Amino acid sequence: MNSTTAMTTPIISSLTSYYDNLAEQFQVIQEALAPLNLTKWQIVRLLAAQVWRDTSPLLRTTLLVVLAGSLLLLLDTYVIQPYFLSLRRLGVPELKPINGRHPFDYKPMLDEAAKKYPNQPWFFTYSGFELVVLPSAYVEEVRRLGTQTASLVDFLTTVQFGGWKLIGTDDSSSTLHKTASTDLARSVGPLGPVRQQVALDALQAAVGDAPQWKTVNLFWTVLEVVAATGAIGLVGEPLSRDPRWLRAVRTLPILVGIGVYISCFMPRLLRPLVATFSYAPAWLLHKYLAHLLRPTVEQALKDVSVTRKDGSSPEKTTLIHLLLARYKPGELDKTQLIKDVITATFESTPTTAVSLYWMITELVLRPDLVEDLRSELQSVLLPDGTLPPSQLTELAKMDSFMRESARVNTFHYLGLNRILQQDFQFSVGPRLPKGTIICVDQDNIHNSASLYPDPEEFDALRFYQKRKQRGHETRHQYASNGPELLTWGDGPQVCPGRMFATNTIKILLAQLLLNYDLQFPAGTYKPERRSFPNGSSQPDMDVKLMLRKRVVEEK
Ligand code: HEM
Repeated sequence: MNSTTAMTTPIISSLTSYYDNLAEQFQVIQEALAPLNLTKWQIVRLLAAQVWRDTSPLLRTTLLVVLAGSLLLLLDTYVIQPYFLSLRRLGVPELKPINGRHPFDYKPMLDEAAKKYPNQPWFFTYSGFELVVLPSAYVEEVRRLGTQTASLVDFLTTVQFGGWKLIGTDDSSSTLHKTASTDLARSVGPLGPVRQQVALDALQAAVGDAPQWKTVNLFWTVLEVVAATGAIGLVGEPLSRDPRWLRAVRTLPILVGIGVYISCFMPRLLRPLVATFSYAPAWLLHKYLAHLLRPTVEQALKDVSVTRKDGSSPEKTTLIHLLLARYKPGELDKTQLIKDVITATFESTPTTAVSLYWMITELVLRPDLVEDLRSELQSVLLPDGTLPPSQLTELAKMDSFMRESARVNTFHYLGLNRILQQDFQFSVGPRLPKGTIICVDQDNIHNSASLYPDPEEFDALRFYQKRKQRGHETRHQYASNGPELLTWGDGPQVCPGRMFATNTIKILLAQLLLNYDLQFPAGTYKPERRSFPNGSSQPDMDVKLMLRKRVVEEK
């Protein structure tokens, strides 16, 4: 007898004996009351009344609450939601994830919608929320919308974080956005040499010496090196080398992911209650990160108050210092600063790691490309073997490969997620009420044959060739945003960290290619793309990668 059978047998036998007992009582009552000529239904009611009288008040209250709650849930699911709240009442058509496919794999549903409703918004239900999807052709209309009309942060708070204001900027958001997209982007050049060293150290720590092939877990290794290489630019030393900080940074997205998973299976009415518990570990970790960050922030506040004799301040380029220099008078608040730094850290770590994860899986399959990228790297290295302290735009082939990887391994199937802050009329479909969740079919943009000839083909130098056209020299870069590739979102709420992320990935790819040979264990192929409940890319966390330290012969 296996352990499951051993566990279920006592449960089944106790249920059977309970049923036998009840049936026996029912029969006794039936016989006793036979002269009264009662119907079966009347006997059941008598029996129920007897059971009710014998039940303790606490159990009675519990039963009533459970019964009322279940009725309310049924009413909400089958009457209130579909007939009074659903977008169906506005005539927006609904699609369901395709049968037989994983419920979070929205690709087949998006392909069906592209044929069925190419010029009409439609909706699908995810986690009790209805998401209106605008077809790819309407991307221009969505990307233009500002935060006052359609908010990304409201979407993240409501849909992604179960109502917790964990992550995400609020009214003072513009400071983090401005700082990350300008000052932090500019800092990547001067920070380059130290970030290269940190990246190399992080790889060494994660992989070890590896004179022979060494097998590591691809996802966790990538997450580890991305967290370390990002931290030096976001919080600076010594915190960026503190194992407690790095561990907490790596764990936060995992805990948020658990919160998303648990709450997405709950009915709409229960979600706020369940979210209170399911996101609680992430909230606690957020508090812990704030606790670890506080001394660094306090030190930075002291640093900025130091003025040298010549009137200048000490040169500091971490995000903390850059934010301090940007806050408007009266805006500087330690809590806000801590929140902004954790937001940037959270937004940057899993996104950068997952993007790099896919790039590595593409590289491992293409030894010729690896050699091509190595030659390009050799051509820009300084005499001491380091990369130049620049934005690394010199690495045009690598940049093209990164953009193609982002196109093919799309991070999100659905882009430009927003919640309408006021009633809004697009050029198609009905007027949508305030509070409607909207997004764009991003997958069919990334796979559009008119934008990308042979879209199913991985053409690493696709964008490198495009940039050779006159007038296109500075376009089609990995960090470029625009409606033809929504890796970074677009419009006024576009990702402000794209230059920083691009630089992090280039540094890490360079260190990997220059210092290691890469291969998959025998029999491993490119991992399948899996999806989070919101349709964003969830890497296969079991995939292994083999690395071996390269021995480069001196010429
Ligand atoms: C490869 C890495 C990254 C990817 C793929 C990525 C992608 C995105 C996307 C798609 C959005 C939504 C934009 C929209 O809907 O228009 C976004 C928002 C954002 N990203 Fe990134 N991002 C990356 C790295 C970073 C980094 C390194 C930072 C910070 C240094 C950052 C900070 C933010 C912030 C602050 C927001 C706005 C959301 C909020 O305020 O909470 N991201 N990102």
